[in-house]
Amino acid sequence: MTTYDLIAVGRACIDLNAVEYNRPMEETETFSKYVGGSPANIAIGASKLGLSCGFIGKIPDDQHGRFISNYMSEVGIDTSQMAIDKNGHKSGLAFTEILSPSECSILMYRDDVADLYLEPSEVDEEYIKQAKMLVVSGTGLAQSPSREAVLKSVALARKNNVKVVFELDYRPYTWKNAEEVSVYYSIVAEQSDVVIGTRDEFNMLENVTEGNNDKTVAYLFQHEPELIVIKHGVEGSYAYTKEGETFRGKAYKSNVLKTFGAGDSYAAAFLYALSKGKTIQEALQYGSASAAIVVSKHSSSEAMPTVEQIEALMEEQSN
Ligand SMILES: Nc1ncnc2c1ncn2[C@@H]1O[C@H](COP(=O)(O)OP(=O)(O)OP(=O)(O)O)[C@@H](O)[C@H]1O
Ligand SMILES: O=C(O)C[C@@H](O)[C@H](O)C(=O)CO
Repeated sequence: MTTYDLIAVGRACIDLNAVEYNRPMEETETFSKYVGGSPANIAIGASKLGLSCGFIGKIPDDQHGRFISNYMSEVGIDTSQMAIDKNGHKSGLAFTEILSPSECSILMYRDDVADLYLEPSEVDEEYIKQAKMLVVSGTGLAQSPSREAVLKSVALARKNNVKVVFELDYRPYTWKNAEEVSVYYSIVAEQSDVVIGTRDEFNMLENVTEGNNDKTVAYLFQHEPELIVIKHGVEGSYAYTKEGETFRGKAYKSNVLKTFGAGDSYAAAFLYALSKGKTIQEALQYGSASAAIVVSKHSSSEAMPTVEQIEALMEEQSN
């Protein structure tokens, strides 16, 4: 019996977003606290859209850890499989700088973070069995023991016919070198049913500087993937199926406040639409509309839209 539409595995952390935006971080004195971390954002977005969601991760045994777990529970995510770190590891912190609507950066504090200490023994087959899809984020593969925990979750999902969705989520600071990224990304991408990433992230997977979508899909369709989504920022995104179809998702117009959060909100709504039996073309529109809403707001997680807000934007910009 499936209990969860989606279980995400990986990091749940803290975002500290500049309150005084359109200025350098050096001059920013106030930050607002939100739950962050790409897979947590995706689970939060999907839960707000009405999917039943669970999360596998590790949080610190402190105020930040409790804030993360409480917020995720409040939005309806099952947090029973969020292990509590007992060895003093802390939550990752992401300070965001909003210099202008198109120039944003993230200053990360991720040394020895709790999420990368998730142990394989903390990944439970009985839990994964209850999901329709497992969403794996690339950053969880950056270091052991989280790397082995993520690989175990993928193996258990495959064994139990749970669809594996790999969100490449490449964040340079946790990796040692490009070769290592490519090795682990390839292992997981080849075993996933759906792979989602930006063009640059697929370049990291393939260990090339200038890849192209045709080559990427030709390579991955020799393996498990049935659906590959390649995002190109404001230029939109493409979805490719193993049967040879290509779909294009156009970005929606938005009153952009900042760029980050786009990818996570896109993934949440894209996966929501697929779970509800929408077509791939419609799923691209849900993802793009959701991203257009989140880039117009201050946070990534708290700003995740409802189905009504997404559909209203799709309707408003339908021509
Ligand atoms: N400025 C924007 N205005 C409207 N839509 C946008 C904008 N930027 C991105 N999007 C939408 O979000 C989708 C994903 O964006 P992008 O390719 O930048 O992903 P990403 O790099 O994973 O995002 P993130 O910045 O969160 O890491 C795009 O395909 C597009 O539909
Ligand atoms: O993924 C992170 O660790 C940072 C995020 O929480 C942040 O909100 C973001 O960059 C989303 O894309």
